[in-house]
Amino acid sequence: MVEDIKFYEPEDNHGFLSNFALSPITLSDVVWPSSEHYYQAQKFTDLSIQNKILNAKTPDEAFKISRDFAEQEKDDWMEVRGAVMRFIVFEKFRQNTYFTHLLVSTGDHVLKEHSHKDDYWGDGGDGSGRNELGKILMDVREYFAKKEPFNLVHFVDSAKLPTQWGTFQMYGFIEVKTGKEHLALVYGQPTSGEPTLIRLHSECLTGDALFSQRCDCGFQLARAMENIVKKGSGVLLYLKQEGRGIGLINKIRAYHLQDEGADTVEANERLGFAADMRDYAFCRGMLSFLNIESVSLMTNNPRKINALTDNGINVVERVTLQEGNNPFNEGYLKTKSAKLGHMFDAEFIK
Ligand SMILES: Nc1nc(O)c(N)c(N[C@@H]2O[C@H](COP(=O)(O)O)[C@@H](O)[C@H]2O)n1
Ligand SMILES: [Zn+2]
Repeated sequence: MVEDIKFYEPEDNHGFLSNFALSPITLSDVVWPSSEHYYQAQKFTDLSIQNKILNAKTPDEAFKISRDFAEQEKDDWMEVRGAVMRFIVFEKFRQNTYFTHLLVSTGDHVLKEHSHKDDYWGDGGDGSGRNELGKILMDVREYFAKKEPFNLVHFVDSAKLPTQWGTFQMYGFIEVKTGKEHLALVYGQPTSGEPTLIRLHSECLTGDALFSQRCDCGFQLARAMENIVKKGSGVLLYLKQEGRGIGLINKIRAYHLQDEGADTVEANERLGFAADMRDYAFCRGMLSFLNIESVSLMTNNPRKINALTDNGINVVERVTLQEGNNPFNEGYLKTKSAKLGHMFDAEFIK
């Protein structure tokens, strides 16, 4: 059974659902600090009261000022309050996309404002209330859940990841289309407005975890994480697309064919796959969650640059990542250059 999500205080779990959560909303050049500020102000036609509420330091204060002037409430307030609430809650999420990602990630859980003080907007504390705010939130969620980038991945949870280079914050996502689990490792605080140093790293169990020298993946992963820490901030997306998207077992089959003389592209094709089956469209959802719009991309792979650009991410710069060439991956790197277009210096693959 899917459990209800109950929210109330903005600082608690799922507190972003509360109207008391700070979430600036701009309407006709006026910035309302929270949906609560806007909602309370709409009770009055008197502009001086509206302004007092607009300038209240906190949503609690906005609420209190509105109570102080209760006698001057508009006559038709009870008839229009539903529409006012629906409008401002929609705007809150339209304008604060991090919150929209969180809202959509609540999936199909019932959302309940768990308030013992309110049995109209909330559930009355004992579940007998109408939960009108919860209903509006679920309608807004349904609307955004169908829209890009919110329909690409769902954020699940986040935790610290201490590594030999530094402590990253690890975010877990589920790709909506495939159900695959992807990670974002964030180091430091990427500065908004500046390109973020990023790497899209496709899973390679053999290279990343088992020290294989058949490829360059593990070496690139280590260097990318080191580069991010040295720079002070950046993001590594760890993508569950083992074997260029054919999976681990098929990659072993491809390696077997390579042991018998095929190159990496021929091996994939003999197994009935395209040379590269990866799709990066969902990365836009992860980057949008992290509020990243422009990037310095660590890669040698032109497909990754094109994939991000095609999905609306501004690739300001490519940072080469030529690592781990050795006698076991010489042929593999040459084929990546000749057949997959990887951009290597001649020196690196000679
Ligand atoms: N299908 C397949 N055949 C090989 O011979 C391989 N070495 C791999 N490795 C996979 O390639 C991805 C990394 O490639 P990029 O450097 O990002 O272009 C990763 O998914 C490896 O598992 N796959
Ligand atoms: Zn690899």
